[in-house]
Amino acid sequence: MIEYSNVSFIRDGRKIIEDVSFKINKGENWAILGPNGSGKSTLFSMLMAYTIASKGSIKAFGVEFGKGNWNRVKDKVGIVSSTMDKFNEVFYRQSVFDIVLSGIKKTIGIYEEVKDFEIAKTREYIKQFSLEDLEDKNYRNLSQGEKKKVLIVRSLISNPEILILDEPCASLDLYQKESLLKFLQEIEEETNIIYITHDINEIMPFITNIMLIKEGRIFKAGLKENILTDENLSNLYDLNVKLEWNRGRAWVKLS
Ligand SMILES: Nc1ncnc2c1ncn2[C@@H]1O[C@H](COP(=O)(O)OP(=O)(O)OP(=O)(O)O)[C@@H](O)[C@H]1O
Repeated sequence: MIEYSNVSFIRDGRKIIEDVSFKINKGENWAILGPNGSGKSTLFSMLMAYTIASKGSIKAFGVEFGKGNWNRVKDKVGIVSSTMDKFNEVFYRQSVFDIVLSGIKKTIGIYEEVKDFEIAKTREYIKQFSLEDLEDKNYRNLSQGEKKKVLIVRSLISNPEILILDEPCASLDLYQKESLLKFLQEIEEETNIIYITHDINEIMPFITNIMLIKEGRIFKAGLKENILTDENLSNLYDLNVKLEWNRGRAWVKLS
């Protein structure tokens, strides 16, 4: 589905991403871990063409960046990240229903005539993902967790083949975080997920693969059971860590 080959991103002489190669196949859900500033968001923002690689090639859904119509790729990728916060001013004026509906149009806000089938599809998604109690509410009045859910459903309505979630649980309290994680476990069959996080305990059972990024390079990548080990995480963070597994999730202890 997605293949990066020897991708680098260099700014002001600094190698932010260096010679990164990997493949993401259909049916895989990836969690991306790495210290602050290691390049996680930059690496995946290339799929939306928010960042353009300085070297190497990126292929997705049969299109090579720079050689084919990348809009076809963007149509297949959904993203929910704090970069969307810049649209808050527009979202704040809208109801949850309209925000989900705008996901069909792939616009921030609704500027075109809305068709009956689009209203029906929005109703279906609101119902399927249990947002009925929120649908008439103004976005500005939602909790942080509810806002994230609404933006995720807004992305899902365009049937993305890949959904990038960049630290979706940041700043959520324990209840909201667990509620969002349960929600993600429920939606994971709808799409393939790329989940960028700092919290190892957010790596839910549906995550199949892990990529560890350090200083702009892939430190380790592969199946979750092979990568999420005490040794790899200790080396990634330069700390002695020990993982404890509970209900299919790993919890970190310092040792
Ligand atoms: N367009 C750009 N121009 C210059 N520097 C950039 C650009 N994009 C990213 N960077 C820098 O690249 C580094 C990696 O940033 P990035 O946001 O990808 O890291 P991250 O691993 O997602 O970090 P965090 O976990 O803290 O969110 C940072 O030092 C950032 O300032």
